[in-house]
Amino acid sequence: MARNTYDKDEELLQEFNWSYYKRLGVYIVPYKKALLKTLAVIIFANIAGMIGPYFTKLAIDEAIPNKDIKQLMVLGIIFLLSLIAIGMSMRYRIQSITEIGQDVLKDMRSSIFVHLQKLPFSYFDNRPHGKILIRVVNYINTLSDLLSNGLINLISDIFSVIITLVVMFMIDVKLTLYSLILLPVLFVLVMFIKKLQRKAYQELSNKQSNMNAYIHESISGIKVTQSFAREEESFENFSKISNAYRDSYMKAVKVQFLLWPAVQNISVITTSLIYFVGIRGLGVDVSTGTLIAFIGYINNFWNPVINIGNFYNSLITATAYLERIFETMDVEPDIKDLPGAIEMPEIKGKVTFEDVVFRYEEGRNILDGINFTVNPGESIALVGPTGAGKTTVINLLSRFYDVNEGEVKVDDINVRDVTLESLRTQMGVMLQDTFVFSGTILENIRYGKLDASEEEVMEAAKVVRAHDFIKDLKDGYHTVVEERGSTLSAGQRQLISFARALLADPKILILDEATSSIDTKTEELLQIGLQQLLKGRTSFIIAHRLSTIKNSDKIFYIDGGKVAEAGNHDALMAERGLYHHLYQSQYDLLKVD
Ligand SMILES: Nc1ncnc2c1ncn2[C@@H]1O[C@H](COP(=O)(O)OP(=O)(O)OP(=O)(O)O)[C@@H](O)[C@H]1O
Repeated sequence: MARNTYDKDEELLQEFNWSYYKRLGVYIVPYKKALLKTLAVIIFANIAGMIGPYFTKLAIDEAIPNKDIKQLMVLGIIFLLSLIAIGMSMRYRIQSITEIGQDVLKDMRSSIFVHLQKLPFSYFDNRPHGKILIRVVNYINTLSDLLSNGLINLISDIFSVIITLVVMFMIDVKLTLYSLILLPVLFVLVMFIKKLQRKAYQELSNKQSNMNAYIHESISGIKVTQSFAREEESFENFSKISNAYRDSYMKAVKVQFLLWPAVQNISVITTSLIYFVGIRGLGVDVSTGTLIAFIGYINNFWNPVINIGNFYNSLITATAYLERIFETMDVEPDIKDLPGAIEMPEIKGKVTFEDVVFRYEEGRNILDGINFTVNPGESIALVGPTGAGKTTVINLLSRFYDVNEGEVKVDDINVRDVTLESLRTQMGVMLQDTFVFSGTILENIRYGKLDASEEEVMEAAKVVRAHDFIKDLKDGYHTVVEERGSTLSAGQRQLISFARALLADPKILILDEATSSIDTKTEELLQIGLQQLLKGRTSFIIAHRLSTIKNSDKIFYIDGGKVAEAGNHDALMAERGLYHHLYQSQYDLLKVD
């Protein structure tokens, strides 16, 4: 799939089809009981709504000419009671519909969130995260109107139209037919507007998504923006995107509001027509009371028709968002358990790469025949020039991507033959930029083993030498840290991740060592922590510190998509090959040891 950026509209990968609404229906089904109850109340209110015009007719045609005060009083009281009943039903209806709508949205949001958590890295690699975010939050929210008001109102309006039509036909067939004369005009208009509107809202959703992506990216990169004093350029970009959003919004609204006045006009013209027909008596012979009642029913008829028109509007609008939501839900996690995948037995720690070939994109192999075997408990340092594929090797090991050719085996079992969960729970992956979640330090360490007691957390922190700095913090283990851990130093974040990994007790440990330079004291601390963590585990470390490299059992020098050199530090130095050269040029300069 083509990669997307904040200034590029996303292409829709699948054409719209009506089955989207069927799928939306699946989310509504669990609430059908509440929906039916509400519907019953609505039908009751609709029937009560029929009383008004009919009683007006009785009053004008019978009670008033006969001067029957008693009948007039009875009519008045029943009419009043019907109004109270309608008011109470309305209140119930609004509350229950809102509740059902919000529940459906909550379920959809959960579905898309759960699905996102299963998607492969490649999905997140290929688009700005802001564009993913907007689907879970904003796009789902736009359905709120459709679900809360639209759906139930639609059912109630359809009932309303049918009941009104039946009553109208019962009163006078010809007059009813006159009332419907302009309905085909409305139909043609709706079809015409639909096309324009759908396109306009697709564009709007794209511009919204672009803006969200840019804001998200700007906040993530704020430190770079400020340190290069690029605030103005940033704002200019934002203005462009924001203007595009505004323009597309105006376009969409203009199209959307074509329908409403059209229906209003048709309704007014119809009313005039009925007056005209009634007064002129064009083939109809009705009393004044009937005529006035009829005008009341015409309102009863056209109001729901206007509402149905509006519903149709929001349906078309929602379509533009629904297709995006379902598109995301339809992305198949390409890294998933194969049929018949077995549970990975307890890992001992042997790792084998056999003729592994891997590419992120067609035509460019990143790994091109990697072979190695690592024995249980060995520590491996992966080194090599930037972009050589070190991270790629460790991504394949925990099956974040699948190999294109060859095999990756753990304890002689192909990683594709076991369930992802059983494989990954036995592996610890620590990325270069240690992610710290917002919450306390305790919670962050506990992420490695959710049921760990406070004592266990402290024990792990002590082993990896994180305890000393944590206990000196204001609230110790209960100190609250922000997302990404911006209030902690790089070394402290790394120590927390060591404690987290130790608690998880993985048999194979994968570590992308932080590149940021740290002082010698922290360096020493990290080394002690790391050595504790590595005990009894197979480990792969993308090593940036000479101390780590020297302490490892074997060094793999990755270059040209292959393991170009393998051996320990002394052996590789004696070879005076690529590693020796890298050591001379880089590590001498850094003087980290
Ligand atoms: N998600 C991706 N999609 C496409 N290409 C990628 C992706 N990730 C990495 N690459 C490419 O794959 C190659 C290997 O990247 P990798 O991150 O494995 O290198 P590395 O050896 O870990 O580099 P460094 O030492 O700089 O971290 C690079 O050329 C990179 O451009």
